[in-house]
Amino acid sequence: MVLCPVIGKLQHKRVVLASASPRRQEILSNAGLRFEVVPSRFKEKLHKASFATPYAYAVETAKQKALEVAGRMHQKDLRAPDVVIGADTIVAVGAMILEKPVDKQDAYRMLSRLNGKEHSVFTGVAIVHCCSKDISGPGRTLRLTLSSWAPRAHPTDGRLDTEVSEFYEETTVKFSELSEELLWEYINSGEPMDKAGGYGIQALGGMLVEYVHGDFLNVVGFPLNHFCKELARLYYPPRPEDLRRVRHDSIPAVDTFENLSDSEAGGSDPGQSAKGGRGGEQADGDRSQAPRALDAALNGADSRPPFPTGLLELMDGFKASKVLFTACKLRLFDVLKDQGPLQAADVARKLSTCAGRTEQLLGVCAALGLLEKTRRGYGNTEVATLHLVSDGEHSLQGLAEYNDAHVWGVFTRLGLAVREGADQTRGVLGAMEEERLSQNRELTLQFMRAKHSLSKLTAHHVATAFDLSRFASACDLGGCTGILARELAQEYPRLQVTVFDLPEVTELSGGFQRGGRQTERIRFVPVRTQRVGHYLQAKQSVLRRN
Ligand SMILES: Cc1cn([C@@H]2O[C@H](COP(=O)(O)OP(=O)(O)OP(=O)(O)O)[C@@H](O)[C@H]2O)c(=O)[nH]c1=O
Repeated sequence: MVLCPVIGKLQHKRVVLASASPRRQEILSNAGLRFEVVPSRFKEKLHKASFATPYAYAVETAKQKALEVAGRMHQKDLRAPDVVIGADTIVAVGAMILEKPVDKQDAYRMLSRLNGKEHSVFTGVAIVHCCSKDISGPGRTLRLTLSSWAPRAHPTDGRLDTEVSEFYEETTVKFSELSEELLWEYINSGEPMDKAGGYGIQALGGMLVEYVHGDFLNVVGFPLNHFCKELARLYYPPRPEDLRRVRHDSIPAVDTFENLSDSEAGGSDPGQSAKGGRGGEQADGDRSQAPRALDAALNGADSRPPFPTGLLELMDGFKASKVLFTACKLRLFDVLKDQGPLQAADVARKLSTCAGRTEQLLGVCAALGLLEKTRRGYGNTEVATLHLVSDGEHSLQGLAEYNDAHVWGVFTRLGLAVREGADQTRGVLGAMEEERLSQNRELTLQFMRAKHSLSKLTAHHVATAFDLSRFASACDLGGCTGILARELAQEYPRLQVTVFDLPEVTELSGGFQRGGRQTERIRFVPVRTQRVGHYLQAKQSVLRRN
């Protein structure tokens, strides 16, 4: 393979593409890769909210797809393929992730969200090397630079070892302003249904797109260029001198893959590179003819540091939190739920706020994925409808209010806490707060609502994280409204659960109960104390007595 020796590195390996996507198959076979197709059975239902970024979700899904196929093939033949490739493409509007639409209405919702705006397309890719005698034979060392290691099992004793390299690529796509008529015509063509975000840029969907920044094939479903760079990184680790020589302006286009030397002319064993850097003496001779900067850059050795996206998000994270808290406090999401979509001026009128500033707030909420902007105005996104509307079943409004009113203040005193060692959390959870809670019923309720809304999301996961079925009793210290207790009682039919908390909390906990048979096995025990330390001691002694 002249154009791309890195693809040639896979030539003598059994490569499996763990994907049913015809686009991925076409992209990879056009690139000269020979592979089998074994679609993954991994259900794309990872909990999106538990990922810090949309691309982390795509990468994990890609990895699970590939590992599922590797595991299944290993079980079936007792021999996994050498390499399994998994990929997952998602469309992200702010923090919201769009996958394939489930029906035409869903496609319409997605396309309306993308209409007239920029969005990101992320494809996560996982390259899984399955450990077999082919790779780790005598005298050969596996020399892969792998970004993660997922120990599985060993082939000789019926287990399977896998090494996973994973990455993602982002492309920005902007849609034109599209009429309803055009959207429906496009939906009725049937094209959106098997495509992330509800469109296919490579076909009719190309007409919706105003511009693309980044790798086009990444949008179609597979970032071929990044994949080749990743293979180069795995099979030709850069030498230190290459790293030093690389220049900022030397990032090559994809056709410079031919500058990579390949002493084996299509050889496939990464172990070969163990001797004499990337292919030994002869290869080095060839390489001296080739521009090393290009070679090194191709291997990801650009001397510029990687863009610190995560760090910048941390720098500005507090602003995003405050925007969210402010919108919740103003009941913006409630207004939009009942009366949206609304133009900015109408929102300002309904909230009695400054029109200009409200428009800015709405814009930032849209950028954060909390609102969506269409020609008809601003409306709640799914995540806002689910979690930010105050009367919703899964509302986190209480948590937002409490964090804004109390926790925010404590964190502004973090520097003081570190310098002086004083316990700044006292103001929220400690003795002072305890006193205030006992004096102020509304404050207690606010605290309980915050804990309740969060626990509703987490309790089931906590209750099922371990198998507690051998226990007859459990207690939740500071169990507040008893959400975890309820979940435990529901999960384990013979479990008796005791919830300890402050008297003013247990007194109000009744207002949060929903009834049901499991309630009979839950008991609330008030514990009076003035200080958190004493409180915990009291709870421990109650525990010991029980
Ligand atoms: C934005 C866009 C996406 N797609 C296709 O959308 C599917 C994403 O879904 P996935 O879950 O990543 O893959 P899949 O098709 O379900 O296959 P699998 O890998 O088996 O999960 C893939 O097909 C992609 O090509 C296009 O064809 N064109 C585009 O412009």
